[in-house]
Amino acid sequence: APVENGPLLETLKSQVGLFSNKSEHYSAQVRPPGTSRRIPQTIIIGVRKGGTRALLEMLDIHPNIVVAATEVHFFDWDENYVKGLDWYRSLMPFSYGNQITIEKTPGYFTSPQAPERIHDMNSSIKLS
Ligand SMILES: Nc1ncnc2c1ncn2[C@@H]1O[C@H](COP(=O)(O)OS(=O)(=O)O)[C@@H](OP(=O)(O)O)[C@H]1O
Repeated sequence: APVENGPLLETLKSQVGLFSNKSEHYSAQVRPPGTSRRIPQTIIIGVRKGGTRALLEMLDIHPNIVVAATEVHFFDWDENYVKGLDWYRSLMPFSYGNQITIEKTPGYFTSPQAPERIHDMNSSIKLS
Protein backbone atom coordinates (compact mmCIF):
# COMPACT_ATOMS: atom_id res chain seq x y z
CA ALA A 1 0.00 0.00 0.00
CA PRO A 2 1.32 3.55 -0.70
CA VAL A 3 2.74 5.40 2.31
CA GLU A 4 0.59 8.37 3.27
CA ASN A 5 2.45 11.72 3.48
CA GLY A 6 1.07 13.05 6.77
CA PRO A 7 1.93 16.41 8.35
CA LEU A 8 4.67 14.88 10.54
CA LEU A 9 6.44 13.37 7.55
CA GLU A 10 6.17 16.65 5.65
CA THR A 11 7.68 18.56 8.61
CA LEU A 12 10.56 16.09 8.90
CA LYS A 13 11.23 16.25 5.17
CA SER A 14 11.32 20.05 5.18
CA GLN A 15 13.62 20.15 8.22
CA VAL A 16 16.04 17.71 6.63
CA GLY A 17 15.94 19.83 3.49
CA LEU A 18 16.73 23.00 5.41
CA PHE A 19 20.06 21.61 6.54
CA SER A 20 21.00 19.90 3.29
CA ASN A 21 22.36 23.07 1.61
CA LYS A 22 20.09 22.50 -1.37
CA SER A 23 18.53 25.75 -2.46
CA GLU A 24 15.24 24.19 -3.60
CA HIS A 25 14.46 23.32 0.02
CA TYR A 26 14.97 26.81 1.40
CA SER A 27 11.39 27.86 0.75
CA ALA A 28 10.24 25.57 3.58
CA GLN A 29 8.50 27.55 6.29
CA VAL A 30 10.48 26.18 9.26
CA ARG A 31 12.97 28.82 10.39
CA PRO A 32 16.19 27.43 11.86
CA PRO A 33 16.96 29.20 15.17
CA GLY A 34 19.18 32.25 14.71
CA THR A 35 18.37 32.73 11.04
CA SER A 36 16.31 35.25 9.12
CA ARG A 37 15.50 36.09 5.51
CA ARG A 38 17.78 38.85 4.26
CA ILE A 39 17.79 41.09 1.21
CA PRO A 40 20.62 40.00 -1.13
CA GLN A 41 24.02 41.61 -0.69
CA THR A 42 24.94 40.35 -4.17
CA ILE A 43 22.85 40.00 -7.34
CA ILE A 44 23.73 38.17 -10.53
CA ILE A 45 22.19 40.46 -13.15
CA GLY A 46 23.07 38.55 -16.31
CA VAL A 47 23.52 38.02 -19.00
CA ARG A 48 20.89 35.67 -20.35
CA LYS A 49 22.39 32.38 -21.46
CA GLY A 50 25.69 33.46 -19.95
CA GLY A 51 25.83 30.53 -17.55
CA THR A 52 24.20 32.42 -14.68
CA ARG A 53 22.53 29.28 -13.27
CA ALA A 54 25.84 27.43 -13.30
CA LEU A 55 27.51 30.37 -11.51
CA LEU A 56 24.79 30.49 -8.85
CA GLU A 57 24.97 26.76 -8.23
CA MET A 58 28.75 26.85 -7.90
CA LEU A 59 28.54 29.72 -5.41
CA ASP A 60 25.81 27.85 -3.50
CA ILE A 61 28.34 25.13 -2.64
CA HIS A 62 30.10 27.59 -0.32
CA PRO A 63 28.81 27.29 3.26
CA ASN A 64 28.70 31.06 3.73
CA ILE A 65 26.45 31.61 0.71
CA VAL A 66 22.72 31.04 0.40
CA VAL A 67 20.81 31.52 -2.84
CA ALA A 68 17.23 32.20 -3.88
CA ALA A 69 15.60 29.12 -5.36
CA THR A 70 14.07 30.88 -8.37
CA GLU A 71 14.56 33.95 -10.55
CA VAL A 72 12.73 36.61 -8.58
CA HIS A 73 12.22 39.31 -11.28
CA PHE A 74 11.76 41.96 -8.60
CA PHE A 75 13.54 44.90 -10.24
CA ASP A 76 12.54 44.25 -13.85
CA TRP A 77 8.86 43.37 -13.55
CA ASP A 78 6.67 46.26 -12.38
CA GLU A 79 4.00 43.92 -11.00
CA ASN A 80 6.62 42.48 -8.61
CA TYR A 81 8.40 45.76 -7.82
CA VAL A 82 5.20 47.35 -6.53
CA LYS A 83 4.93 44.56 -3.95
CA GLY A 84 7.84 46.15 -2.09
CA LEU A 85 11.06 45.13 -0.39
CA ASP A 86 9.34 42.99 2.23
CA TRP A 87 7.90 40.83 -0.56
CA TYR A 88 11.35 40.59 -2.12
CA ARG A 89 12.91 39.60 1.19
CA SER A 90 10.21 37.01 1.84
CA LEU A 91 11.46 35.07 -1.20
CA MET A 92 14.99 34.79 0.13
CA PRO A 93 16.27 31.73 1.97
CA PHE A 94 16.91 31.75 5.71
CA SER A 95 20.48 32.73 6.51
CA TYR A 96 22.83 33.25 9.43
CA GLY A 97 24.49 36.63 10.00
CA ASN A 98 27.76 35.49 8.45
CA GLN A 99 26.14 34.27 5.22
CA ILE A 100 25.74 36.18 1.96
CA THR A 101 22.38 36.01 0.21
CA ILE A 102 22.47 35.94 -3.60
CA GLU A 103 19.72 35.94 -6.20
CA LYS A 104 20.09 35.75 -9.96
CA THR A 105 17.74 37.25 -12.50
CA PRO A 106 19.49 37.79 -15.86
CA GLY A 107 16.55 39.94 -16.98
CA TYR A 108 17.91 42.77 -14.80
CA PHE A 109 20.74 43.32 -17.28
CA THR A 110 18.37 44.40 -20.05
CA SER A 111 15.81 46.19 -17.90
CA PRO A 112 15.85 50.00 -18.19
CA GLN A 113 14.43 50.35 -14.65
CA ALA A 114 16.60 47.80 -12.84
CA PRO A 115 19.82 49.86 -12.36
CA GLU A 116 18.11 52.76 -10.57
CA ARG A 117 15.88 50.46 -8.52
CA ILE A 118 18.81 48.32 -7.39
CA HIS A 119 20.83 51.46 -6.56
CA ASP A 120 17.89 52.82 -4.53
CA MET A 121 17.85 49.62 -2.47
CA ASN A 122 21.61 49.41 -1.88
CA SER A 123 24.05 51.75 -3.58
CA SER A 124 27.04 49.55 -2.69
CA ILE A 125 25.56 46.16 -3.61
CA LYS A 126 27.85 43.77 -5.46
CA LEU A 127 26.69 42.94 -8.99
CA SER A 128 27.87 40.00 -11.05
N1 LIG B 1 30.81 26.39 -18.37
C1 LIG B 1 29.96 26.54 -19.39
N2 LIG B 1 30.43 26.60 -20.66
C2 LIG B 1 29.59 26.76 -21.69
N3 LIG B 1 28.24 26.87 -21.57
C3 LIG B 1 27.74 26.80 -20.32
C4 LIG B 1 28.55 26.65 -19.17
N4 LIG B 1 27.75 26.63 -18.08
C5 LIG B 1 26.49 26.77 -18.51
N5 LIG B 1 26.47 26.86 -19.86
C6 LIG B 1 25.30 27.03 -20.72
O1 LIG B 1 24.69 28.28 -20.42
C7 LIG B 1 23.32 28.21 -20.78
C8 LIG B 1 22.46 28.65 -19.62
O2 LIG B 1 22.83 29.95 -19.22
P1 LIG B 1 21.98 30.69 -18.09
O3 LIG B 1 21.92 29.85 -16.85
O4 LIG B 1 22.53 32.06 -17.91
O5 LIG B 1 20.53 30.71 -18.73
S1 LIG B 1 19.33 31.70 -18.48
O6 LIG B 1 19.62 32.99 -19.11
O7 LIG B 1 19.10 31.83 -17.04
O8 LIG B 1 18.18 31.04 -19.13
C9 LIG B 1 23.04 26.76 -21.11
O9 LIG B 1 23.06 26.65 -22.52
P2 LIG B 1 21.78 26.16 -23.35
O10 LIG B 1 21.60 24.73 -22.97
O11 LIG B 1 22.19 26.34 -24.79
O12 LIG B 1 20.63 27.03 -22.95
C10 LIG B 1 24.20 26.05 -20.48
O13 LIG B 1 24.44 24.82 -21.10
